[in-house]
Amino acid sequence: MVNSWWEIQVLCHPALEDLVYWRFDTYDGRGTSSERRGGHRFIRAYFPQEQFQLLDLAALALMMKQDALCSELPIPHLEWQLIDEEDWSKSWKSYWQPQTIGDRFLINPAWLSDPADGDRVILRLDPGAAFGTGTHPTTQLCLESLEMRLGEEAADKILADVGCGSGILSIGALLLGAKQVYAVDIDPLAIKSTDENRALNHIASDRLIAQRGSLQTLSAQLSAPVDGILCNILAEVIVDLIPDMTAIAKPSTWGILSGILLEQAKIVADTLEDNGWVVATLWRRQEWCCLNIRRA
Ligand SMILES: C[S@@+](CC[C@H](N)C(=O)[O-])C[C@H]1O[C@@H](n2cnc3c(N)ncnc32)[C@H](O)[C@@H]1O
Repeated sequence: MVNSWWEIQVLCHPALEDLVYWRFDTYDGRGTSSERRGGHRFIRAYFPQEQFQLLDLAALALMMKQDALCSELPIPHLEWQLIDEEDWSKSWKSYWQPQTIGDRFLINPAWLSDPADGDRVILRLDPGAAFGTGTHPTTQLCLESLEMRLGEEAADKILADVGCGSGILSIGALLLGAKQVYAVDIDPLAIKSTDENRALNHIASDRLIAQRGSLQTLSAQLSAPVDGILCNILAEVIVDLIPDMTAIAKPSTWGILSGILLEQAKIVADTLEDNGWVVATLWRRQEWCCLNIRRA
């Protein structure tokens, strides 16, 4: 069966860019790109066809129009078209460029050769249809938190990555020296993508063990608690997962949680507190935040 994708193009005032991304973030997008066009920003976003009916697209255009009116900025120009799987992967692949994140990482699309810059850890990635290219603020915040967490004592650390998507966080942790990561995702395409990206980064299969499932799958699989838990999903999902996190934790276990909008941070922090965790730091980027947590 040929899968089809919506390619949505927005031409907008630069000051509207964050709002446009925010509107896209409320849907489960699979790749975005942005470039300068004269004095404007030209943004493309890709979504599986079943995600939108034509009516939803018209509603999205209306919301972006209202955002512009409320900000007293020119109304953005929106266009959309259906493209097939092959065109989708070609389209966004041609716009996705190598990207530095934090002090250590350089995310390099798998189809480009490795850059000469020798100082950074190169994380090669082909996310396929899975989430996690490093362009999203929540993924960036998690990778930056990992840099902080995995210092000199990384070598013996065993981690869990819940909602691994493309495997970007698991692979980032292993490239920083972690011993082993157990990754889970409810989406089988994410597990396929994580395995492929593991191989792309020459990581042995016994260091990154990815399987379909969620926290309960990990609780059943692990023979000992982990040193750290990575979880970049959505606040409402994280709140449900928190009670089960304790089952794979020990007193020294830390966590990096993101996918949380700033206004949702309190409910997540309250749920953590009720379950024996404390928020050590909260990092924010745009309207998103990342909670670095430890046991109370
Ligand atoms: C925002 S993506 C994060 C991908 C990657 N870890 C990153 O940081 O870029 C969230 C992922 O969580 C998965 N997911 C959603 N609900 C889940 C759950 N209850 N348990 C495990 N994975 C889940 C989704 O399929 C998706 O791949």
